[in-house]
Amino acid sequence: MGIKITTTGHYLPALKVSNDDLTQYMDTSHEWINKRTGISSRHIATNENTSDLASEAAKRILAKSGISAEELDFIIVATMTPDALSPSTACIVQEKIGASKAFCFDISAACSGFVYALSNASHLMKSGNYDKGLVIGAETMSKVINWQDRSTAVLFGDGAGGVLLERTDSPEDSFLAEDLHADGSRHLALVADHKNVQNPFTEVKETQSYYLEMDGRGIFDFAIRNVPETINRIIANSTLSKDDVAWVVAHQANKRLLEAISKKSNIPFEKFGLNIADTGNTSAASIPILLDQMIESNQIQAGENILLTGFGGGLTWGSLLIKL
Ligand SMILES: O=C(O)C1CCN(c2ccc(-c3cc(CO)ccc3Cl)cn2)CC1
Repeated sequence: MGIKITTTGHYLPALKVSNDDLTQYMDTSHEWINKRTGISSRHIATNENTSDLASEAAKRILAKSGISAEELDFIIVATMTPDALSPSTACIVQEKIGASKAFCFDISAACSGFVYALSNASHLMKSGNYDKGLVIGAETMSKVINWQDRSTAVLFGDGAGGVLLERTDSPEDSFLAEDLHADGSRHLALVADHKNVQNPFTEVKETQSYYLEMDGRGIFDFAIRNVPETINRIIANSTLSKDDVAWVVAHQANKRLLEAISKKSNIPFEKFGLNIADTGNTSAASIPILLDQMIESNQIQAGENILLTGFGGGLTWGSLLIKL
């Protein structure tokens, strides 16, 4: 009885904001943004929160799969921009889609969140206790960005994507290998919505910055070093060779970075899925959005070996080798 990724889906908010649109709000240019990042536009939520984006992606996955929400055993949402500290965004999604049987929780691993969540879901399924589960990556990065800070405001976008896991009668399994890591010693490299303890018993502290703060150079250099390592390690720990990997579906943080990772990992750039031009960096949502777009456009074919790799705040990074 194999655990298969049977269905994918994604959702992007209707509003598309181009680089030129941003020049109305900050001192930047399409040329600077596009040359340095590969981004041309991004989708920005105006009247939807993370749970709304996640629910729309979930509804699209269920509609494609033909299974009903009531059949779901669990819902996991990977996000660094939850609607609230409590309840989890996954619980709000449960209510919005009517998955009354599902247990629900969020995973916080920034841009590695979807890979962390999908790994955890595969082990839940391998326990034998569950037959159907949704894993969603969803972000409203636009609510944690400082729109006065052009160094970060131009990089991020909003969106959601996900997959349905099902136990099938075939012995074939979608999960071939995994490789997950974190380096908490560098947790300050990317911080969003940090909250100090403040109560009648604490001395008054200066007001905290709510906005996303990022050591861009530091994260960029970390990714160039650590992502090729996880790609090489996961392939070495599998029965596959690099030639057996049909596609690399990597976190869409920066096009120049992906070109550098392609060179260092000796995997042709043609094998790297790429949609950052139209989405920007959607953190935990980037991998499932791209995965669904590549399947829907028939770039990815059934039976191919796909390498998913995420990296970002925490610092966290990790890869999964899957067969669809
Ligand atoms: O001046 C330039 O060229 C700038 C230099 C800084 N840049 C960066 C820096 C870091 C990231 C990034 C972010 C995350 C969080 O999801 C994860 C992984 C990465 Cl590598 C993306 N862009 C943009 C171009």
